[in-house]
Amino acid sequence: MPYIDGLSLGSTVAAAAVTASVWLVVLAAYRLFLGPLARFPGPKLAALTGWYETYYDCWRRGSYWVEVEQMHQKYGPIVRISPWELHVDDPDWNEAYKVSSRLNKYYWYYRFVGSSDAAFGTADHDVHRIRRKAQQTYFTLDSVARFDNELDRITSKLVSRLQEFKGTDQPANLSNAFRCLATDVVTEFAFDKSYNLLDSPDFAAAFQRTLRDFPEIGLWHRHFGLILNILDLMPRWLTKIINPAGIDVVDFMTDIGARTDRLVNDYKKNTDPDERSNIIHQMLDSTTLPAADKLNWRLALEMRTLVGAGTETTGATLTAITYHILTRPEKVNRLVAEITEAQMKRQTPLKYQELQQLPYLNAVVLEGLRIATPVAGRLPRINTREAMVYKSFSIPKSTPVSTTQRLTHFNPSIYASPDIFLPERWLVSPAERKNLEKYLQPFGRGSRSCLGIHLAYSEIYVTVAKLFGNFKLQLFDTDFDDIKQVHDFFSPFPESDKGLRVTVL
Ligand code: HEM
Repeated sequence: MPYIDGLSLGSTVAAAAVTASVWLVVLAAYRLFLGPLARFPGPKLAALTGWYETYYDCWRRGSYWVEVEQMHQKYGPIVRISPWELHVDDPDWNEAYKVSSRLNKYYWYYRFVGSSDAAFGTADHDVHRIRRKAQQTYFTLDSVARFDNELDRITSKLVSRLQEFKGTDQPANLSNAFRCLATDVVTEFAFDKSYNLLDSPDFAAAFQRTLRDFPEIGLWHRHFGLILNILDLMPRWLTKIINPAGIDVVDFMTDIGARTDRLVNDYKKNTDPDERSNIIHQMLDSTTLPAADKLNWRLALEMRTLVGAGTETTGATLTAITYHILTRPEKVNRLVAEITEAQMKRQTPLKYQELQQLPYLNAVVLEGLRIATPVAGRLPRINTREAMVYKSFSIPKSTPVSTTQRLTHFNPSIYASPDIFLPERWLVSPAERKNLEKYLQPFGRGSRSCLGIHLAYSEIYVTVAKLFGNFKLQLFDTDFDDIKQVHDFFSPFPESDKGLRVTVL
């Protein structure tokens, strides 16, 4: 029987197969030999197909970073890691982060957060500037200093929770405790209401475990799309059946929406600008943020992103610092002696600004940020206006180019014996120290760098000081494998989810 204008089904299929094959051959030839990225070094398979990256990201669970490291070892400082993207491993190359270049983020890569309408996930440079500006005055050093008392209250709660473990054989899971603390801090700071996760008897263990699944789901969403949208639409009852532990996370996210609505209503009732004690009001006050960006759903998206940005990062840093210090008794002694001496001179709790002045603590924090490198993901940027240059290579405009902080933080020519936690490396002459600081970039670079940097630093200093100033801790059934990066789910994740556990002596 004729199928299409006289052609049989068999010949239609054959014609389609020939067309597809020709198209694939042309595409392969373009990607490998003819396209503008063909001259960049790298494995041919990665240049040929995006499935190469998908395989490592999805099936090998966020392990493309290991491949990318190996590509650099084999092919040099600039490599083509996919048909579309280049990656640079050169600590001195900053072109992709120059503020004046007005670069975009790479939409495809960042869609893993499912929030391209929040400042963090916004691809376009100009739109991002407006969204960030509406928030940034809320995150200044002064603003964080005004938060001192709240920070003291929340960190003291961690201390009193850990007192419960003192002298018992029961281990405390500090990985979970730190993430509870970070969530309580960021929610209190940003929307004037702490979620009090530190009150949870087991430091919200099930909640934290479920929360840790999301970045991995995000990776699948990056590659296949729709996944986060489907989860978003899933009714609560269905989530309850599929993943009962997930319900707490759903409720948490829903509550952030409800909290946003409440704050928007308060704003409408109260027009006194001195009463602004949360970031929602700050954004509503903005004269540059367009009306569409002041809608409740978008403000809630910013809130959820803040919680996401401020929790895992700070939690991972505190976990790394505590683990590494506890494996070296001489470092514990030195840190405790410095904190105790400073505290004895003061009747009230030491504040962030004072703690920053303690040389060893300061070195511990910097080294902790280096070795934790709490943002594991590469940070791709796109210059749509002109070509970027790397040495003899001209990078065609609109090409995504990324770098990975970990490669710089573990570069042995900058940080000798990079795998060793060595706060002492920071206690050197001012000139040497300046050089080390120049390459320490845990908070990112350029116009997209971390908005919460002062809040993060204050949390880390105050928590470490209180932890080691108040307790003698001992690692419990925890070794380096329990904290070391195996997966790049944008945040670094270890293989196991056991976490850092300690007994409180
Ligand atoms: C140790 C703790 C932290 C580290 C290492 C860290 C690191 C980073 C990095 C590297 C970026 C840039 C990511 C990119 O280029 O795609 C970033 C962005 C961001 N971080 Fe943090 N962060 C930390 C804590 C926080 C905290 C406590 C908050 C506060 C709520 C926060 C809020 C943000 C926001 C809003 C952005 C997006 C900024 C923008 O796009 O304009 N971060 N962070």
